[in-house]
Amino acid sequence: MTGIFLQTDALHIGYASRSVSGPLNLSLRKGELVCLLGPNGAGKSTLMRTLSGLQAPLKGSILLEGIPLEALSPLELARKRSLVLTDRTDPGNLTAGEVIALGRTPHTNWLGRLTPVDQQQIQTAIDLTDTGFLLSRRMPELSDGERQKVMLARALAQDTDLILLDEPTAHLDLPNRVAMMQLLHRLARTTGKAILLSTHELDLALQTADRLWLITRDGTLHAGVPEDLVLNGTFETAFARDGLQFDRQTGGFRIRLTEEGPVVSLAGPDSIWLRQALAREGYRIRADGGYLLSVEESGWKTTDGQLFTTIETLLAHLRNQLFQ
Ligand SMILES: Nc1ncnc2c1ncn2[C@@H]1O[C@H](COP(=O)(O)OP(=O)(O)OP(=O)(O)O)[C@@H](O)[C@H]1O
Repeated sequence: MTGIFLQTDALHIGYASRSVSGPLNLSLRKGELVCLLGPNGAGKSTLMRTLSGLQAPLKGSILLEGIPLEALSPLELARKRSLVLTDRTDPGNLTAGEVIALGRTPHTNWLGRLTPVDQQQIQTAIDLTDTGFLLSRRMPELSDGERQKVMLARALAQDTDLILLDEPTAHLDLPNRVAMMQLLHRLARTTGKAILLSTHELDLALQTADRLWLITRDGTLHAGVPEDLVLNGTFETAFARDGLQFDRQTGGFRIRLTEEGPVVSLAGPDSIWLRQALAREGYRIRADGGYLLSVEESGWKTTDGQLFTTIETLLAHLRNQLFQ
């Protein structure tokens, strides 16, 4: 990894009426994908807007390659950082192709003519985001997910060293969410861009981010490699709530449904799907004691020796046995 592209020094973010977070001493390196996470209202959008120059800091400074953000002209800024704001842009009635080409505006000459280099950049952005089939469609006619991909393509066509994206996966289906995160991760690695995105996709962020910036409800920002933030409990503390339990083994959250139902213990290999079904039905799963269920290769065996091959029939049997 090369040097630091973006740095903040004692940065305080927020509004005249309220401070949201600070002091923040953050750095974003070239070639690095950082995911900004935090519960609703923690300050993710406020931080994204402040780092992108759309909102003034309350205090402190932001440096891009050592230059204070406010010292850069709008054109200089547009050559250094691109911005993808998911729901807050109105691209008018332009076609997707025209919107993507607009990404080159900071680089074109005063006539606004696209050179072969501009054309090549645009084509690369289209190929990377798989938006070729949308080029002639008008923006208002696109689905939310399609529009989101076009806005990413525009940012890629802008070809800046820093890309900031506010919830870029918000409207995408699961395969497209995964594809977008993989693309951004690959881009950071192969082109040396510094990429910061805010997201509510905790599991995807855990798997793809080089580092996390995790804002907790009190405005504290924890930065680190995802696995360190999981292992030291920061991740869990930031998101755990009543009824929600973080599973450090799988990196996922599980809904905690009951503290009162009949106790069931499991013998044999662990089965996450059986646990989930039992928890939903209101059973408490313990290491031993209570009603014993054996997990076999061919199904699930109850204490009375019956074998069930579907969870549905097993649950029906348990209901009769344990909830009478
Ligand atoms: N224009 C504003 N004036 C005053 N306070 C604001 C303004 N916009 C947002 N806030 C407050 O700042 C805090 C941070 O808001 P922000 O939108 O940055 O959170 P977020 O982490 O992006 O939330 P979400 O996940 O819900 O999008 C919230 O308490 C919010 O109510």
